[in-house]
Amino acid sequence: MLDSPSRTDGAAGVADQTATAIRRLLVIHNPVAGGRKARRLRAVVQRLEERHGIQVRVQATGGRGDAESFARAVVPGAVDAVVAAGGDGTINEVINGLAAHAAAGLPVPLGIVPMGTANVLAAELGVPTDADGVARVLAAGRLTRIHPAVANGRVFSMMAGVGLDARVVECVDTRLKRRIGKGAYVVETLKQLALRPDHRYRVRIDGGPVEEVAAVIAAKGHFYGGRFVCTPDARLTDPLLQVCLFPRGGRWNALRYVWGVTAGRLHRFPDYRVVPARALRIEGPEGDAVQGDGDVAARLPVDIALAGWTLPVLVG
Ligand SMILES: Nc1ncnc2c1ncn2[C@@H]1O[C@H](COP(=O)(O)OP(=O)(O)OP(=O)(O)O)[C@@H](O)[C@H]1O
Repeated sequence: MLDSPSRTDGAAGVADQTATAIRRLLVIHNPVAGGRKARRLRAVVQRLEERHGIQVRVQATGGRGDAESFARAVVPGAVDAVVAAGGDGTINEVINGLAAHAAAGLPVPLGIVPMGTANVLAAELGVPTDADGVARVLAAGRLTRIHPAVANGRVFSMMAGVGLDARVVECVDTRLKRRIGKGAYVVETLKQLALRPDHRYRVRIDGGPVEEVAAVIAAKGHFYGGRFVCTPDARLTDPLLQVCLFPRGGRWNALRYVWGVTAGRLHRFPDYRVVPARALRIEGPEGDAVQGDGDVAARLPVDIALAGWTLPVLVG
């Protein structure tokens, strides 16, 4: 199915590309993602069919879990790629569905039509957001292999986190998000800073000593929460996690860390560290949320490790 490798370097984490011929695509579309950008998807499909002669089938989701089931139900070889049209939540579901095929040694490539609020994975891969650009990337068939990771069996491609960011993801008002987009996360962060229970977490990285921290982010990609950078060395294509440790507790330190992330100053904090890892375990208040790619992916305690397979993704 995949042709021989040719190396090119593109956006962060995008190297070691191969190419495949694209003739048939299944598009899994979340019609409510990103405030209903259906017109963009129609434009992409029209270009794929008319300009590139590609056969496209669009399957719309009816609710949570559909994107994952649709992707899992695909017969490897029946389509050249499965395209996730939605936000990072929809893409994550599709990746979880495609995981079954990749783990069985029959990987089905992933394509992306970014239609969400933040589109972090698309930014990491350098996938454009305009219809012309998206169609061009999907039709070109250039693939890069990403190394996802798993949190208690749930796959994530970009990051998993415990602490303030997981609570924000868990509690964000989804109706407000539909109305004002990213601002809903700012509102929820302020709420959590005001209410915040000062939980502590115990982290063990690659079987090393246990460290006590206020928050953890285990990153596969270098972008975080949009275009912020907590782990400059993280690469989707590396079989490695970069784990950020935020040791100090209390509201003042939480605010300091939020400022550090948003102002790009984290690297200047003497108490903040990034540790390369293949696996980690986080313990803390049982049932505390673990966010993965911007949705609640697991509950504490959590074991996070690299997946034992790679996923080909259509990139620019
Ligand atoms: N037809 C549907 N109706 C309602 N919710 C749906 C439907 N299909 C999927 N969902 C759910 O919508 C949620 C949000 O989807 P997604 O993350 O793709 O979009 P978003 O929230 O707009 O973008 P982002 O993740 O970038 O913020 C997902 O948790 C998904 O399970």
